[in-house]
Amino acid sequence: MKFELATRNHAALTAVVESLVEQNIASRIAAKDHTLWGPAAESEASIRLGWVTSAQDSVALIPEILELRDEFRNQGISRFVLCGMGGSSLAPEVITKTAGVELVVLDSTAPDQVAAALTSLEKTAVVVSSKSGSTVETDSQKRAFETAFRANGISPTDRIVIVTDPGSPLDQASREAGYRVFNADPNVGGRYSALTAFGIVPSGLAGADIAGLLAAAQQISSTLGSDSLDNPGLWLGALLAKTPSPQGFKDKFLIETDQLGGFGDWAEQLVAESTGKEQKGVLPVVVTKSAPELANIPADTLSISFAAEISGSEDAAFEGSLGELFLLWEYATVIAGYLQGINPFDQPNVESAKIAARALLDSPVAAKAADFAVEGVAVTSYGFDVQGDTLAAAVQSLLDKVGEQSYISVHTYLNRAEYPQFEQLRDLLAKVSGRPVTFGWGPRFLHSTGQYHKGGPRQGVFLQITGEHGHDLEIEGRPFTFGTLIAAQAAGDAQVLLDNNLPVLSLRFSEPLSGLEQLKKVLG
Ligand SMILES: O=P(O)(O)OC[C@H]1O[C@](O)(CO)[C@@H](O)[C@@H]1O
Repeated sequence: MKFELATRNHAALTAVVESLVEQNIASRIAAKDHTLWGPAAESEASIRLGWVTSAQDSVALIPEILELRDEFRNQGISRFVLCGMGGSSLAPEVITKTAGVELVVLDSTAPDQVAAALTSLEKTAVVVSSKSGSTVETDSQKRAFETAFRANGISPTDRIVIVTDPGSPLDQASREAGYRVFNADPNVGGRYSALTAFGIVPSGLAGADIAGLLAAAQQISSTLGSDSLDNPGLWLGALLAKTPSPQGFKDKFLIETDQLGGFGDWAEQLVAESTGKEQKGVLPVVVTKSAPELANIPADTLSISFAAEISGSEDAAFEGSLGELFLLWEYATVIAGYLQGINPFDQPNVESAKIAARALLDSPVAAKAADFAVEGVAVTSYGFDVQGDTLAAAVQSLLDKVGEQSYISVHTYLNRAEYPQFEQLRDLLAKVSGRPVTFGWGPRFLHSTGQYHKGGPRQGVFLQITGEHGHDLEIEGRPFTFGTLIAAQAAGDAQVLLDNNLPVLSLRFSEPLSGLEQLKKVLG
């Protein structure tokens, strides 16, 4: 692994890293010392440090995964779908993208996206991954595949593979129903599970070199566990938590990941969900080389890239193989948590959005009515008033809420495979506002930056986009459809953000692409 730090930060951070070395922080993590994050975090930490040795522990799973992969291949199965959210899907996505093998990742409740995954069933096998075994999105996706397989004369137990913790509700029910089940290490939290069964079962079935991935992580593990100034985990942890800024420390960072597709989204969940709580935390902002923020980095923001060369604008650059980078960021995140006095293993605010969505499913009338509708766009403001009755007025009223330390977050509840153009909004808003902008697909981001938005510093300004879906899809055994579920998730999240005194502008497009064009015109 190579890493470089821009000299202007070096002096400020050396003292922090020296003190981490003196306190033996890296070796204490390597020894799974659960007392490191203070008494309040002890009981959670005592069952959450398994990831330190996942690269070694998971090797035992490889023969069974490869045997199943060959079994599927012999049956002519060549298409693999992964159903799962957050830590259960982001790592397999980056592993398979990096390896250049195909895996359809279904981490959405958008009816069109679910329907698109339910195709080519004769050659499809599905991995359903959920640590808790009770996540509503994953349960709904599993039901959709069961219904579709049955309708096509295929037994779901032949084609669906379950990954879950031992003893979870999903584990018990799946074993009783006759599904193949891989148990993950229960001592590893979802977002730290890249090198456990959650990362390697779907990736291995899809054809990625999982043995090589684990071997690379094993190779760097002694470096990351060493109390040494050469340990990149200490530097990255210190950078995330302690880089000075005029306001105190830099609490946002630009993670520039042109080279490793999907890695930024994985690291985003790890850092945002681990550190964004008690109104503290570090906000990851995933960008590409052309991002406006990189040309003019705001004072409260640092920049990290994976390129080996430092261009002058970055504070740091880290380069390594994917296995190495997974473990590096896991070490760095818990070190950042230690430096900021945060328990990096819980996610206390994620539950609030789930409860609000549930309440809306039980009583749909509770959702807030639109302020006004104009040219196919229904406008709803939460926590501020729109001065006027046009889309331009609505956007301007939201931008008026952006202050010197704000960030903007765009949450788009649409089929991400069908509408990738919506991601252009990130750069456009960054240009217009001069502030860092994050982009998330709903409901996927609820299991990632969602924790930070509600639990971190109250600096967010939110643009929520929803829309009409081509057609709706029933969920067998549930009183709601995918369409009602995704609408409830969006409305529930807006309500929880409002409850935290954060402004949200929600735009519902009756026709997504023409809505996007109107919005781009306004921002232009
Ligand atoms: O694997 P599960 O239990 O379905 O959870 C999925 C995701 O939801 C969260 O628990 C909370 O958002 C994440 O930490 C996790 O990765």
